[in-house]
Amino acid sequence: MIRLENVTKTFRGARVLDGISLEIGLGERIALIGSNGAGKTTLIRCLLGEYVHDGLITIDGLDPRRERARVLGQIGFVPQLPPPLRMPVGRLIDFAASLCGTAPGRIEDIAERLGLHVDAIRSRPFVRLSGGMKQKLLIALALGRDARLLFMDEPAANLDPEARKIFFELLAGHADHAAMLISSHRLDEVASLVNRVVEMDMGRVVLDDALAGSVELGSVLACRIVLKHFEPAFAKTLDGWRFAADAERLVWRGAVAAPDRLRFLGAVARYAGLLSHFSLGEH
Ligand SMILES: Nc1ncnc2c1ncn2[C@@H]1O[C@H](COP(=O)(O)OP(=O)(O)OP(=O)(O)O)[C@@H](O)[C@H]1O
Repeated sequence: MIRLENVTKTFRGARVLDGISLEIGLGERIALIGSNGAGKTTLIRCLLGEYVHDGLITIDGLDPRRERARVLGQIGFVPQLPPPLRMPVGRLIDFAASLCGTAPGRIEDIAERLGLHVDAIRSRPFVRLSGGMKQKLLIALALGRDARLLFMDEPAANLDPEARKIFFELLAGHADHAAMLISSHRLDEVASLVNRVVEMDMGRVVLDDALAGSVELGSVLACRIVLKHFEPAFAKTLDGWRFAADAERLVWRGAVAAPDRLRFLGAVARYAGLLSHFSLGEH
């Protein structure tokens, strides 16, 4: 579906992509990881047809530079940095919907599911939304259409756990009939979302591996935690994950989206000394 052969990109003599060859098929969910400046965003921008480069890129046999409109018609893209658009939210949704042949209502439904109430912000310029609101709207614009390819640059970074859970469910709805490329600095942020990891360093692919034991995107794990004593900071963390406690605030129960489990375990690990019981598993 996506094919890169020996793709090289230089900016003013500096080689930013250095002979990248990759094949990506339908149903693949790839974590594109690597440190700052490794070339992840540049690679995605090449796939979007934004840069001239050496080597070959085809998406379903099409060259993204020469047949840009057709290629972009298949791609849902969530950028790392929200564009500084002054357009009011309502007009932006209508505009994006008409460009990619979808119904504005479909985009709005997804935004609502993520907890963004479009009616309340319809006339507000996009640029005036909070970071999390922008992220939710950009995700709704990318997922509210029939995209066969989803490119996402740190897509869930600004979302609260509840919105992340919905986001994973939405991705699950696209998993079988799309290929996804999810870029991140940290593998633990995206590990449970993907079934393949591609790591870049200084413009090269240094690791390309299938991930065993990848979880169902839409599944949810039940968690029960018993504390030795009450600790306000930990209670605040668990409140943030929408956990409920008993009257003494010692026994906590909640649900964790399976793709979020590493992130959750990371948050809990800081308080490991407080735990007298911890269980996390399928309902
Ligand atoms: N338009 C540009 N002009 C000049 N240099 C650029 C341009 N875009 C990116 N670069 C350079 O290319 C290198 C790779 O940048 P890129 O944004 O692709 O990395 P990245 O892996 O996405 O990093 P990050 O995780 O920090 O977003 C960096 O050294 C960057 O300075």
